[in-house]
Formats: sequence, structure tokens, C-alpha cells
Amino acid sequence: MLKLSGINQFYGQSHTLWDLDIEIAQGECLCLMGRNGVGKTTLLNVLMGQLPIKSGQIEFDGQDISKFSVERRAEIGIGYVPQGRQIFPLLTVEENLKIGLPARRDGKRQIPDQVYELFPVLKEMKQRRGGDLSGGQQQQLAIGRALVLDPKLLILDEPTEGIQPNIVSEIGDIIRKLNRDIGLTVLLVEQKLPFARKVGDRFCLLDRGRRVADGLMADLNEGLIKEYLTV
Ligand SMILES: Nc1ncnc2c1ncn2[C@@H]1O[C@H](COP(=O)(O)OP(=O)(O)OP(=O)(O)O)[C@@H](O)[C@H]1O
Repeated sequence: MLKLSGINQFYGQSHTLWDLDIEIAQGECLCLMGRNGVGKTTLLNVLMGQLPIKSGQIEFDGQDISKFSVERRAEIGIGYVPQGRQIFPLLTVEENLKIGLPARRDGKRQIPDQVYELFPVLKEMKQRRGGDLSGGQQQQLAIGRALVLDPKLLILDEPTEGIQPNIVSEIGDIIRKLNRDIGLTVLLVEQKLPFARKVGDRFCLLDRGRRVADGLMADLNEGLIKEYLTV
């Protein structure tokens, strides 16, 4: 479904992503992992069209989307839950959710019931300001906002960062449900190993902007963890 080939990216003179080849099959959940600063968020920004690439190709559903705008990538079915959630604190929960609607392919302009079914707290707090929600509720809102556009691929950047353990587990259950029951393909950046193991089918490890290992989550062994993940 998604295929990155030979991606190179620079911040000015600084070569940050090196010849990256990464593939995600329809229906799977891939965890992109690696220590701080290895280029995970940069890669997601490249995927979303928020950063230009120097060379390489991004293919989505058999189409080269490397030159597509941010808006066009949302329209073709890539949903993004950014690091830090980036919800609008002064807008209500409902207004935050509605922001995704114009990008829907089917022209529907109503928040799908599914979003409120997955996150009942968002329904209860529909009229509250985004900024009044707890961290966990804001994360649910950020995921809900990405789902509003009915994506085929959901990309999440560290969805558990700064969130209470009981909510982390709830968010894990929801990502699993979206992936395994609803069939959404998921690309997840995650540092927490138990969470990655719970939701991921496969892992891809980055180190200094390069892909250094990948495989089934069950094969993420102590040697790899020590070499590329432990700080
Ligand atoms: N806007 C920017 N301008 C210049 N360099 C940047 C910029 N953003 C990130 N970098 C650098 O690019 C490298 C990769 O950063 P990136 O944020 O992608 O890593 P990461 O793996 O997502 O780390 P983290 O887990 O801390 O978010 C780092 O060396 C970082 O300092």
C-alpha cells in the first residue's frame, strides 16, 4: 500500500534521511522505532508532504505521490496524528473534529458516528474547548480528527507520549481495533517497547537516518534492542 524507495532528505546541509526503503502492506501495523533524533518524525513529515525530499519516491496505492501537496495526501486517504497532538485549544472538540471533513473523498460533511463510538468521551465533551481536555482526551481527539477523513492509512507519531498509563493501554486497544477489526493500515512511531509489541505486526529500526533492521515484531530481540533502542 505504501512504498518508500531511496528517500534522501536534508535540513540545509545536514543529510538526515539516507536512502530509505520502507514498505507497508495493506492491513498491517508497522512500528517505526529508534532512539531520539534518528529521523522518525522527519520521515513522517516527508510522508505527509510537509518536508521536501532531495531524491526518492513515495508510492501510495500504486500512485507516485512524491509531488502531492499536504492537502492532496489527506484527500487520497492518509490520516496523520502528529507528535504533540496539535489540537486547537480554543476550538471546541466538535470544531476540532470538523477540520478534517473537507478532505473526505465521499463529500460527506458530518462527523462519522464511528468516531464518537470509538471515543465516547469526545461525544460527552463535544462543546468543551480542546484546551480544557486532559492529555489522554486530547490524544483521542487527535486520533478522532484523523479518522474523520476516513483514511486508508493512519500515521501516528508517538501517541503515548506524556499520557497516563491507563489511557496508554486504552489507546493501544483502539489502535489495535482500528487495525485488526476495521482493517486500517497503520504506521506508528513508538518508543515504548511494550506498546509497540502490543499493537505492531512488524518493526523497522532507524539509526542516524538509515534503516538498520526490520522484521516481525516477534523477532525484535534483545540484541537489536540494546544496539538501537536502549539509551
Ligand atoms: N527543522 C529542523 N531543522 C534542522 N534539523 C532538524 C529539524 N528537525 C529535526 N532536525 C534534526 O534532524 C534529526 C532527526 O530529527 P527527528 O525529529 O526526525 O528525529 P526523531 O527520531 O523523530 O526524534 P524524536 O524521537 O526526538 O522525535 C535530528 O538530528 C534533529 O536534530
